[in-house]
Amino acid sequence: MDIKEHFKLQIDLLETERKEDLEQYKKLMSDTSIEERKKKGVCWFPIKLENVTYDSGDRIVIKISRDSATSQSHSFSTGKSISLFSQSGNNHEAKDNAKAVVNFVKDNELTMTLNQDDEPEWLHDGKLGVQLLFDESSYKEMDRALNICMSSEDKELNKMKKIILGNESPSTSKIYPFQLPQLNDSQNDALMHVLAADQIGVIHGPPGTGKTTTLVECVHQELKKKQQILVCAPSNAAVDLLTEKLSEKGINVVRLGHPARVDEKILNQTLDVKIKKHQRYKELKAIKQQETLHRDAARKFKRNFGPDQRRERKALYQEANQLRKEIRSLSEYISKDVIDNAQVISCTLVGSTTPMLRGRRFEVAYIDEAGQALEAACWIPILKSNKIIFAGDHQQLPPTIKSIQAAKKGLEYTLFERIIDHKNVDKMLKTQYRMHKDIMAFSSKYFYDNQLDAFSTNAEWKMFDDDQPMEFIDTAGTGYEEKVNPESLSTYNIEEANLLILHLKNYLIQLQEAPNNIGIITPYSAQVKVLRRALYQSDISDEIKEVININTVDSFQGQEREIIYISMVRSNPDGEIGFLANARRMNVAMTRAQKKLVMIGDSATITRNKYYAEMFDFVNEIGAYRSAFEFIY
Ligand SMILES: Nc1ncnc2c1ncn2[C@@H]1O[C@H](COP(=O)(O)OP(=O)(O)OP(=O)(O)O)[C@@H](O)[C@H]1O
Repeated sequence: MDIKEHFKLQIDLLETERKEDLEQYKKLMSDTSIEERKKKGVCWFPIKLENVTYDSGDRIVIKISRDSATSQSHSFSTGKSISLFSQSGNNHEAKDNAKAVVNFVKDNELTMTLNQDDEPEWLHDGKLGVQLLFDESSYKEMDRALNICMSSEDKELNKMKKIILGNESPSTSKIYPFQLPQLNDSQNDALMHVLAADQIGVIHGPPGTGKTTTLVECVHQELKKKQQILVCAPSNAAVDLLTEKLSEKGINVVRLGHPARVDEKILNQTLDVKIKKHQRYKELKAIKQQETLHRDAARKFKRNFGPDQRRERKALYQEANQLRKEIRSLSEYISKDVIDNAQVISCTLVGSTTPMLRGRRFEVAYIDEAGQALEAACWIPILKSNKIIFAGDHQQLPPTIKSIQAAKKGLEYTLFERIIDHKNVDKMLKTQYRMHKDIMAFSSKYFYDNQLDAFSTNAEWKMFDDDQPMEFIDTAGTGYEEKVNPESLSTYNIEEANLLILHLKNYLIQLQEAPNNIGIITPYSAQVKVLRRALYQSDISDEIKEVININTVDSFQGQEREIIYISMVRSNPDGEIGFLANARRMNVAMTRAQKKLVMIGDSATITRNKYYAEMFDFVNEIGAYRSAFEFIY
C-alpha cells in the first residue's frame, strides 16, 4: 500500500463527511423558527437559570432547566458543543450567545461549562435558551492527526504506520507465560498476546465474551512494567465504563474530559475531583475566595454610575483578573501533578488532544470499542504512543457516518477491521457469558466461524423449563404492510407492533416470576413510537411496563436483557429491506438477549437477503419457526 496515498484518501473522505455533517446540521438549523428547532430536539427555550458556579479549573459552570410539561425528546448529550443564547430586550440570538460544552443532561436539567472566562453580561436578563452547535473541533483534530501521519518523516511513526497499515509485520518479545485464574483460556491467550506485543495487539471480543474484563486485566498486568497507560474509546460512555472497571481494580485512573455518568464511582476519578483532593487545593481555594470577593464587590455597582465608580469597578475587576491568573497557574500545576501520578489516563479518542496531554508520550495506549471508531480518530492516540492495543468487534456496530458516499469509499472500514484482515495479530475471545446457547448459535455460525462457546452457567438458562429460547414469528401472508412516515421517512408496521405486544402479553402469563428486564428493539425510529404507543395502550401491568425498554439498536449496544423482542418491520412485495440489510446491526440486536429472543418479521421480504436466508434456515433447523397465524386466529 502507498502510505501517503492512503492518508490523502482518508483526509478527503473525512472532508466529505464533514461537509455532509455540516449540511445536515444547517438543514436542521437554518430558516427554522425556535419552535421548529425545539420540535427537532436541537433547542431548549425558554430555560430557567438554576445556578452559576466555577469548577476547580476556574471555568464557569451553568445549570439550567426547562419546563417538564413542554419537554420533548432531544439530542443534547454529554460532550456536545452548544450555544447559550438570550433573546431578552434588544438582544438577539446571533449576537448574545456564548459557546459551551454539555457536562450532564438529566431529565429536564442540563449542566454546561462555558468556553469563555467571563460571565456573559446578559446572563441574568432572562429569555435564555440553548441550542446544539456543529462540532467542528473534532474534525479539525482528526484532520490534523491525518496530516501529521501523511507528512511526518519521524522514524518511529513511519514504522508504526507501516505495521498498522499492513506493509510490515509487527514484532513480539519473549515473555514468561502465565495464566490468571480469573480469566478463561482465550482471555489468558489474549493477555499473553497483549503483553508480548511490541507495537500492536488486538483483542477481538464477540458479544458477552468478557472483552472489558480482559482489557482491565491486561492494563493491570502491563502496569507491573509500565508507568503510565493511556486508555481511550470513541464514546464518553465507553470511557466511563472502563474508568469505573479500572478503578474497581484499584488502579489510579484519571478521567479527562466530560464524564457521561453522574455516578459517584466515575466522578471520583475525574480530574476535577482529584484536583480537590490535592494537597495544594486549600491554597487554590483561598485565592478563589479572594477572587470572588473582588468580583462580587465589582458587581454591586448599579447600572447607572459615574466615572469614579466606573474606575473603582474597573480596578476591582483588574484585581480579580490578576487573581484568576494565579488561580490558573496553580490549577495547571495541580492538574499536571495529578496527571503525572496517575497510572492510567482515560479519555475519548478526540479528547486525547487535550492540552493537558501535550508533549506526553505513552509506552502503551488502548483503544476500546475500536470497531466503532473512525480511522482518523484512532491516529490521535497512536501519535502519542509506542504500542497500541485495539479492542472491539468489527461484527457489531460500525462507526456512525453521515455521508453515504464517504462510507462507500472506505470511511466505514475501520483500522480495527483492517488489522484483523491482516490476520496476524487477532486474538478472539471465545467463551460467552450472556446468552443461552441457542440464542448465541446463529451469531457464532455467521460471524465468528462457529468458534463461540456458551459458559456452563448461561448455556442452558431459560425463563422456564419448557420454554423455547429463540422464536421467529413469521408474518408472511398475513397482509401486514410496512408504511412510511412522510415527515421522517422512517418505516413502521402497526400490525406487526400489535402482534409483538400480543405475543409478549401471552408470554408474560406463562412466567412464574416477573422478568427483571425486557428490551424491544427495532431498526426504525417510527416503529419505536408505534411500539411505545401499542405498549402504553395494552393492559400489561404498569410494573412490567416499567422494566420494558423500547428503542433502536444503537441504544442497546453493550447492554443485555433477559428477554429481547425484535420487530423487523419490513414487509413489501419487492424484498426491499433497506437499513435491515446491515447484518452487523442485527447481530447486535440478537445478541442482547440472555434467556429469550423473539423475532417478528416477514420471511417473504427479508429472506432475499443472504444473512436472513441463512438465519431462516437456522431457525427451521432448531425448531424455532412459528407462523403469525398461530397467534392471531
Ligand atoms: N473469565 C470469566 N469468568 C466468569 N465470568 C466472566 C469472565 N469474563 C467475563 N465474565 C462475565 O461476563 C460478563 C460480560 O463481561 P464483560 O462486561 O467484560 O464483557 P464484554 O465483552 O465487554 O461485553 P459486551 O458484549 O458488552 O462488549 C460479565 O458479567 C463478566 O463478569
